[in-house]
Amino acid sequence: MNDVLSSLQKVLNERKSASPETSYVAKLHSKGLNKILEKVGEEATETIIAAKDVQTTNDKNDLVYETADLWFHTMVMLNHLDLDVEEVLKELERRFDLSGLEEKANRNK
Ligand SMILES: N=c1c2ncn([C@@H]3O[C@H](COP(=O)(O)OP(=O)(O)OP(=O)(O)O)[C@@H](O)[C@H]3O)c2ncn1[C@@H]1O[C@H](COP(=O)(O)O)[C@@H](O)[C@H]1O
Repeated sequence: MNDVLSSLQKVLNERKSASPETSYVAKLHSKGLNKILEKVGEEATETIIAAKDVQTTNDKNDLVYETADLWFHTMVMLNHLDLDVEEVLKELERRFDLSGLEEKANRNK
């Protein structure tokens, strides 16, 4: 797994049982799934707005920042439901492997 995602995943696992007073992640868990989903929705909207803004400003910094917020909150959502980012990466890898096989099959037609 990617080093940054792997290290962040470890911290998120630890923060699940941390104090909501000292940890933003623990605070989200203590507020529950609906609050986490609200944040995912909010960050998804902010990401879409930042992507649209690239067309007029040509500045991609906000889009990178908002996408990081979205990925982060999505990881908290998965963690809240006892899943982690590795499951998603495995699924992407599976699809990638499948598409590789399809490509080969098409080439041999
Ligand atoms: N990657 C992040 C990260 N990205 C974004 N955020 C937080 O996500 C929030 C972004 O949402 P908003 O801008 O809406 O902020 P807000 O107004 O404070 O949020 P709400 O009150 O609306 O819920 C900010 O508070 C950011 O600080 C993050 N908070 C933590 N991390 C990572 O998670 C680790 C654990 O964090 P703690 O749980 O705080 O120790 C940290 O070491 C970081 O690596």
